[in-house]
Amino acid sequence: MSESTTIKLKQVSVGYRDSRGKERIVKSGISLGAEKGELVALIGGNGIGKSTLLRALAGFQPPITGDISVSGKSISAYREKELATMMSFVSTEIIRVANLSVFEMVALGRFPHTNWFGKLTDEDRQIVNESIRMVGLDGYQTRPINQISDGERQRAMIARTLAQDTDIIVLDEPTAFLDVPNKYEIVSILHHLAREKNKTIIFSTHDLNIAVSEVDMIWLMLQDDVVQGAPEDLILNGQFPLLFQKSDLTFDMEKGDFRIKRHLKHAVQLTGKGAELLWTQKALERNGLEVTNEADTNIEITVRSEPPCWQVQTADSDKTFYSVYHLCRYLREL
Ligand SMILES: Nc1ncnc2c1ncn2[C@@H]1O[C@H](COP(=O)(O)OP(=O)(O)OP(=O)(O)O)[C@@H](O)[C@H]1O
Repeated sequence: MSESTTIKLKQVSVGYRDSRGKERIVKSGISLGAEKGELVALIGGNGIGKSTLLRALAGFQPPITGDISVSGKSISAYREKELATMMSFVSTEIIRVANLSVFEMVALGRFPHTNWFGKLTDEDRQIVNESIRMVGLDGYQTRPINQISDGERQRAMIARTLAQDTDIIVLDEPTAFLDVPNKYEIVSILHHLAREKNKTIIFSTHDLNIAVSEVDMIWLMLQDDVVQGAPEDLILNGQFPLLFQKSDLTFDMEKGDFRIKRHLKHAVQLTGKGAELLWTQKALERNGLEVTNEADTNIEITVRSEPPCWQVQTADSDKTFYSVYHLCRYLREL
């Protein structure tokens, strides 16, 4: 980690204290960093400590040991309002304050910059409207926050952090509860903000495919370790697949996707090209068939296009199917 590292965590442990002050450490030995202009995804299984770490990072709960610093200064040394001009936080809790409009909710982000009475200047109003526009909510200014969709509310929450105008934005599961296009849209907004506005953005997520394709760095929380790197580094060095170690999932290094471990019954030889070949292979594997290039299989499948059809040759039959569905039904009977 270079000297310019915006955020630095050094041998941090995070956790909770019970009512008698007894510590319960959730995760320890966390040493991570992030630079300006980077989009970082925090990834790890349920209950591993992502929200706990993000709350510590945002200054809401002190780390139990170790140090978290922002721009070279420990966050414990910042005054609350000073930290709020540097770092904003979006939690998973859905804010549905009745009677608060989108404009008023986004305007709350201006609080570290306003005077004692919190009165907005013309410039503040301009920043709030610009933030709303940037997340694609122009025209929603007067809509009550409890009468818009989860995806729109998530955008409004991001607009609030934009209005807060901090160099660092921390978000806890901003893509939870959203449909797939909205998940991509939100991450693409974050990506754009990191690049164009030179912000450091850290968000936790369970959307692994999106994270792998969109972020500069992954902070990976494993059972026994916390590591960081470009998604591709963590995939190539075998750390990313450790996420699925104790599950029925496996990570396909070649295709970069996840699949359920299956007991494969037969080997088949498959020939064809393009998208038809790729999707036929996925269907065959789902049905317990291992696709191989070995010539000594008893089943040969040829994918043809125009019209798409699938020819299946075995020792005693030669059949053609016109959909993957009918092909699979036949193969399951073999
Ligand atoms: N306020 C709290 N007091 C005590 N323990 C807590 C508190 N909040 C969370 N925990 C515990 O800390 C551990 C980590 O929880 P955390 O919410 O940080 O996990 P997470 O990685 O964000 O999980 P998920 O992916 O399920 O949201 C869990 O065992 C949880 O039960």
